[in-house]
Amino acid sequence: MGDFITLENVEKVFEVRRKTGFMKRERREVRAVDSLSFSVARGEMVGYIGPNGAGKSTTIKMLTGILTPSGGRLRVAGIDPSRERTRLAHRIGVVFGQRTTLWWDLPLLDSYRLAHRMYRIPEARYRENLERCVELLELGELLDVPVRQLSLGQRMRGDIAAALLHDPEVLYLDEPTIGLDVVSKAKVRGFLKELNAERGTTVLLTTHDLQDIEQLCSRVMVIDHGRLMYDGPLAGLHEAGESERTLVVDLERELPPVEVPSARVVRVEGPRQYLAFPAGQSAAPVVADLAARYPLVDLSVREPDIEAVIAKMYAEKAVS
Ligand SMILES: Nc1ncnc2c1ncn2[C@@H]1O[C@H](COP(=O)(O)OP(=O)(O)OP(=O)(O)O)[C@@H](O)[C@H]1O
Repeated sequence: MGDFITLENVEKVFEVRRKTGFMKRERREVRAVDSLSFSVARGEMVGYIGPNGAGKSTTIKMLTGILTPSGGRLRVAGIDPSRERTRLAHRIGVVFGQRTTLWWDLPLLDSYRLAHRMYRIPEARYRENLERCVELLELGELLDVPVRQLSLGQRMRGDIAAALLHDPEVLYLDEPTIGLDVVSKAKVRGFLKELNAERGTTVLLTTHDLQDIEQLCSRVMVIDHGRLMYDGPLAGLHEAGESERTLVVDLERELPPVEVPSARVVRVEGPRQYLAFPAGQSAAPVVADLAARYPLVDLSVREPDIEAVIAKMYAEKAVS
């Protein structure tokens, strides 16, 4: 087995020029990735998260060979991506949620045929993989539809299939569920789970949706300002960030802030009140206490979003 992806003190520095006046330009360095070290074993499913501009895409681009690191050592399946990009391309799959690799004006199937030829996938293997993707991602009805006519969720499933036809050993996913409805999200997540369980595909997943990580990844890495801030299980991240979930309570009428143990009111909007409680704790006792003492109409629980967890974690680090 062993490590499949390794980074040792990897750096990426961009030089940006900014116009500061007539004929005047200022040169500035942006350290997008800073002394980054981690490794991922074959078959692992890892969440790679962080705020906007943290360096996630830059890392993924270096892992695919699109960008060359400014320093450090990086290997994927024993290959140096920027030196042997084409050889590596046969072993990796990439899906960018915000962009498509499919041919916009052609029916979906034509993009797959092109991938078949481009990657020189043996006929039997291509057919088998296509059949499997079509079945599990429910693409049957869509194969003859031009990509531009597909909905976002359909297009995303189409893109995932395209990335998998050549049997990659590792799949990089950048925001694979962005903008998808609940049903499409569930389909994509279910498929990825199965892919990992059945084929042992290594998955590196970038997302702003905590539920993607919760449902798919046993390990999460948090990056901020190009540096690794956390590497461990998701539950540990909640503890590190002391994140909170929010219980949204609709009462029968406007009341003063409710009082229950282990939760505190953070906002009141007419008959609606928002209660914060630790994310690691069950909502059940808070709900039971409320129901016993107050006239409830409706309840819902909101998960903390990753940005908030990280922001809190970061603020605490800065203070300590
Ligand atoms: N080609 C480039 N030239 C100059 N600066 C760049 C370039 N690409 C990225 N950067 C800068 O590097 C930093 C990291 O960007 P990156 O796109 O990796 O972040 P990210 O974590 O993927 O963010 P997001 O969640 O917004 O996609 C940012 O400050 C960005 O402005």
